[in-house]
Amino acid sequence: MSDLLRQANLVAGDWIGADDGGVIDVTDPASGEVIGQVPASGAAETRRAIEAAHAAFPAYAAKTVTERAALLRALAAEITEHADELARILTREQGKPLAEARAEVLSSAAYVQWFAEEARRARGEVIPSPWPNRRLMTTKHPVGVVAAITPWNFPSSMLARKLGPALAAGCPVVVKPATATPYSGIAWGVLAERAGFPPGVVNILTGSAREIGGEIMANDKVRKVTFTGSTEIGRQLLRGAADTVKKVSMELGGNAPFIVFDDADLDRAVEGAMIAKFRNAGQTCICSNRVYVQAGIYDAFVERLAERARALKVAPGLDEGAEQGPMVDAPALEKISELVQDAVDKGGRVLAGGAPHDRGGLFYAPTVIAGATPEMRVTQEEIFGPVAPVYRFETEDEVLAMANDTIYGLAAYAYTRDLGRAFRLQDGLEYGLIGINEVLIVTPEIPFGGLKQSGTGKEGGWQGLEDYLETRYSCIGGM
Ligand SMILES: NC(=O)c1ccc[n+]([C@@H]2O[C@H](COP(=O)([O-])OP(=O)(O)OC[C@H]3O[C@@H](n4cnc5c(N)ncnc54)[C@H](O)[C@@H]3O)[C@@H](O)[C@H]2O)c1
Ligand SMILES: O=C[C@H](O)CS(=O)(=O)O
Repeated sequence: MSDLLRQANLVAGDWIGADDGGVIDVTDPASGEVIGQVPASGAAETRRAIEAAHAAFPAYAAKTVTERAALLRALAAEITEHADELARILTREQGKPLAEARAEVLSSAAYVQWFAEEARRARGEVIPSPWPNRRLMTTKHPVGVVAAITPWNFPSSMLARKLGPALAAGCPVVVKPATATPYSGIAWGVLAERAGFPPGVVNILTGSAREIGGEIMANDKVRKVTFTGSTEIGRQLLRGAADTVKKVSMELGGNAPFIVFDDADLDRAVEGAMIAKFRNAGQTCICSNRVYVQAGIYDAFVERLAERARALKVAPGLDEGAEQGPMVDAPALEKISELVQDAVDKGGRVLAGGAPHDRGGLFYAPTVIAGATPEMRVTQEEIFGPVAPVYRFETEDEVLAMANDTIYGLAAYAYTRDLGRAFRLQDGLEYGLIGINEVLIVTPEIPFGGLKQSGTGKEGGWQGLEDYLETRYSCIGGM
């Protein structure tokens, strides 16, 4: 077994089990096999982790930006050096194809490298004084102990987008990875130690989300919570943060429209739809959830999309050439089946898939449904699975109104060769991330984050570091 596959939590520089010895099974969603156990830690272990982070904060914050940047570069190097091992761990616990897992791990290293560089750009300012003999200035300071709670669908890169800026800013971190995919986060603890981060700066806890989360939200020593997950849980944490006025970053659910106009490059649009829909078996926050196709190109598009969906290789992620893995667990598979049945009951026509895959287990067949309508559950609910409902539209105004008719505002995509329309969509689509003729649009250089009920805060870009810093103003007189 890989040394990175630890069955322990990292608290104050020690690898520990749960105080009561409790453990949680971790299963491989492709086979249902138990691949290991992790501690079922709770409030007491969480309190110790927060105390350790709090104790480590002054010395870590006192490190120079070049010292912190060097530690982050060392961590990025460790991740890159162990990319294959980390990818296999990720695929075993989450199920995605190995190629996608490796891409996620390398993206994680890129985010850490980005924030190693950003660490040296946290600048205050001198403000021109309206009064004589006074100097007005701002300075930047780390917010303090950060709690990071991450989802199961990208267990490595979602952590990178939190650990990177937090450690760059000078903040120690208490991490709670998703219960279904704990090993990627634990492996980060091993690599952070090897990179040289002092004890207590990086703490990794697994166990009851409610117990660990409860301590995190109630403990005043935690000054910021950065959460990636569902909008429902995000709402709960936002309410909890109010009691101790914590800073928050919320990366929440999505419901991305994917719009194809008559003038689009059809090949490019079909290719983009395949990636935007079926990456990670549709289990990404920025997956296209609703596919809107203009009437003139509708029949050609749905046929081409269905043909491509039927051809996808559905297999365990470690299999050579696997293109779509399993759903993460049985409830997820159940929900997908319910959403498809609802669409069919409301008049949808299944052109590809439409049922669990012949492989059985947690595999669902890549699905394309024509004749989708606003009354279907898939229109307002985050599908989070390999199902593409395709809606027909006539005009630009009509599709813009439909595209924006959701509580979410994370990602949106459109295919058109009309430049004026592209600018109108850039202004008209109420989404934090917009791809025009492109779907692979995420990189460390950009501010990733949603509008409306898809969250608050940005991860990546120069904005990413700001969320972990506080600005203090000083006025110096008597000169
Ligand atoms: N916006 C983004 O960047 C982004 C990225 C990835 C996933 N997501 C969203 O995440 C969701 C899928 O991930 P998920 O199923 O892990 O989401 P989830 O909300 O069920 O869980 C997310 C994390 O929160 C923890 N959690 C659950 N209840 C908690 C509580 N009461 N207190 C503290 N922690 C708690 C879970 O254990 C997990 O670690 C989807 O909605 C997806 O859109 C968003
Ligand atoms: O699930 C959400 C992730 O943010 C997808 S991506 O890594 O940004 O493409």
